[in-house]
Amino acid sequence: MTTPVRVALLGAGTVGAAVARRLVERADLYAARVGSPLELVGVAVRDTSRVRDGVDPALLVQDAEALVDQADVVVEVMGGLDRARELIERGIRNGAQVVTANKQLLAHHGPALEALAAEAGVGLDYEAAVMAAIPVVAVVRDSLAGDVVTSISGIVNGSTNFVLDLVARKGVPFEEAVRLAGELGFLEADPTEDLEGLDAAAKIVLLARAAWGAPLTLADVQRRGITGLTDEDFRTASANGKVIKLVASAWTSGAQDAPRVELAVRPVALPQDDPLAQAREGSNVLIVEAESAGTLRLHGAGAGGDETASAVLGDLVRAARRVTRA
Ligand SMILES: NC(=O)C1=CN([C@@H]2O[C@H](COP(=O)(O)OP(=O)(O)OC[C@H]3O[C@@H](n4cnc5c(N)ncnc54)[C@H](OP(=O)(O)O)[C@@H]3O)[C@@H](O)[C@H]2O)C=CC1
Ligand SMILES: N[C@@H](CC=O)C(=O)O
Repeated sequence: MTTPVRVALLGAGTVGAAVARRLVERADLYAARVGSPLELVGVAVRDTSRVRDGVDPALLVQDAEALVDQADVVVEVMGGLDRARELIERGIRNGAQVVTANKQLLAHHGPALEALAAEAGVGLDYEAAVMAAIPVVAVVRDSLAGDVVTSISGIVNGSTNFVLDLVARKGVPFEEAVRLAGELGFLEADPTEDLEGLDAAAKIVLLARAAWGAPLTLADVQRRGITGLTDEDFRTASANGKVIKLVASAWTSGAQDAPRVELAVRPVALPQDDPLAQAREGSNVLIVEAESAGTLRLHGAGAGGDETASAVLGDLVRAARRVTRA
């Protein structure tokens, strides 16, 4: 076997702990797929004294800089903006490949980070940042690179879908449904990002950038979350045979050679048989319309530790292959 690929994991919460566990359980599988073993050299957290199920306590460190400096691949699943950005930039400047699930960081600083990565000749992969387990970034950016995407719409936030679904179908009180979404690891560290539509806004920005290459920011999104919904809204929707979903949309308008991209996140009352209304609990659905491909529909788990780890680990395997082939 060749030299191990050294992996630094930043974060051991819902997603990071799942990634760490799978790296142990599937060590042989990943070694075969990469052509070299993946060596988890450490896991940066804030509190090294806390036991994390399935994560070797000896790997937990607070000195994230020292950890990043040892890595061939940096996997950032800690969330937040400034600290995550510093550490990712450090990794890139060191020549490490970077994998991140951090959609807010990418929505705010993605173009600058991608430019830095391109300059350093390393990859910056982020499939897990948009719709967790569902491979949508690769589909929109790469698989459809020979087509013309005309619109994207979907349920792109798992926790709000879980809340809306439980309220509508099971009569669970709104606050109780939010609490349950937190217990399942669906909510962001700051749940208002989910409930006010900021998480969905970041995801639609990333998808629209991937589809149209346009310099879009969070400020371009017309955004409304679900906290303003009332019992009356749910009763009216139900009486009319509808279901309320938080829908994220991106579409083009204006001249074909210089299209303007419009972005929105808002609660919409959909007919029960609408494809977006089919998303249950923490699942997500994305509908992509493209000139030649027609209508594509992607459906699956939009949040959760193991589900998100699936996408992170896919990016990690790809990043590690780049290391071994360099
Ligand atoms: N949960 C999900 O379903 C999904 C999450 N994501 C994204 O993945 C990322 C992680 O999410 P999730 O696992 O849910 O978050 P958690 O809050 O569960 O975990 C965050 C982890 O990062 C560590 N951490 C946070 N800040 C620092 C810091 N300044 N220095 C060192 N360690 C730090 C925490 O340490 P400690 O444990 O000691 O507090 C914790 O281990 C976020 O960007 C999120 O948006 C993406 C898709 C789905
Ligand atoms: N908080 C997010 C987690 C996955 O991205 C969500 O609810 O979708």
